[in-house]
Amino acid sequence: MRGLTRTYRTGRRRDRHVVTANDTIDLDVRRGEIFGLLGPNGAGKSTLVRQLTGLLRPDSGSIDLLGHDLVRRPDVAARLVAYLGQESGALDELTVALAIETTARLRALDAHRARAERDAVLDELELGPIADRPLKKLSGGQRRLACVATALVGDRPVLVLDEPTTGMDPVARRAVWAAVDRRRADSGATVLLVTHNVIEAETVLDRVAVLDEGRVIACDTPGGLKAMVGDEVRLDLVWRADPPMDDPAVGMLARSAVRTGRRWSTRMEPGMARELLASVTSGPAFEALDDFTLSTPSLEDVYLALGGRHQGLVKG
Ligand SMILES: Nc1ncnc2c1ncn2[C@@H]1O[C@H](COP(=O)(O)OP(=O)(O)OP(=O)(O)O)[C@@H](O)[C@H]1O
Repeated sequence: MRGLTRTYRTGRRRDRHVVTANDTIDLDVRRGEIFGLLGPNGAGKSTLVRQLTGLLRPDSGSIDLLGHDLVRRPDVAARLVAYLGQESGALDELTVALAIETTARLRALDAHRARAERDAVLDELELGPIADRPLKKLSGGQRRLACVATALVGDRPVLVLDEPTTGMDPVARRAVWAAVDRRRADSGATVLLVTHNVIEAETVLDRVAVLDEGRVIACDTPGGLKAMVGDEVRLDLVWRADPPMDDPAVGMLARSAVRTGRRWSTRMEPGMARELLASVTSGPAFEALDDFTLSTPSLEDVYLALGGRHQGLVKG
């Protein structure tokens, strides 16, 4: 995509204002790669993927999808892209098995193949036990998994998945990532993934673009992005009780840490981190400490180091 710009107009008359959701975005996603879009709420990720699925028209710019001009022919996306949006909507009344089979039929599979693919994906995602239940009567995570299953049938060359694993337990998440990876390995599918889960993103993505306020602020492999943060490490302390602020190490950390509930997170150079951790764990502060970790930077640190507005990428 080149120069992709999309605005929304909201409000009426005097209150009317324009939100620039995507601002001259240039990105190349290679065939067969698992490409991630990462960014805080409202960064413009869903707006971007909805244009790539032909559901939303850009104000300006171009999109080339496997050689097709998607701005001129948005209908082409319906044949090439399997899109998993944030909501299940239209499928809610159907049972899991029927939702999958119907999607397969809509993707032009004959009845026999649609049933075979349905059974294979039910098995692959371990959905057998809930196959006969309507989507609307499932838990959030189960419903999401069923929707992923519908996205996977029909062998589409491009999968666009908007936060596919939201609400899922770890077993279901692993099954999803394994299934996505299999599509890429077996049929060379290209996968575009919107995610807030930085830990998952690091393990599954080939490359990732970080979006902030409608713009791409970085694009590289997860390793390449992390190298941008330099050799800083991250020190996380989780307190079970109020930490002793008169402890010099605690006082120093208190000034620089990002606090999330009982967790304090700080990035610093490795020698300093080791020293502070040794001091905190050998002094009186240790009694108040529940857990501590010293780790290499995550993609979340990358985002913060790049100057993103928000405190983190993970949804609250
Ligand atoms: N239909 C709409 N009408 C008006 N403004 C919109 C509309 N959809 C999105 N926006 C605005 O456009 C911006 C980008 O929204 P978008 O949904 O693309 O972000 P996102 O990165 O997908 O966010 P999230 O992580 O919360 O899903 C936000 O400021 C949002 O409020």
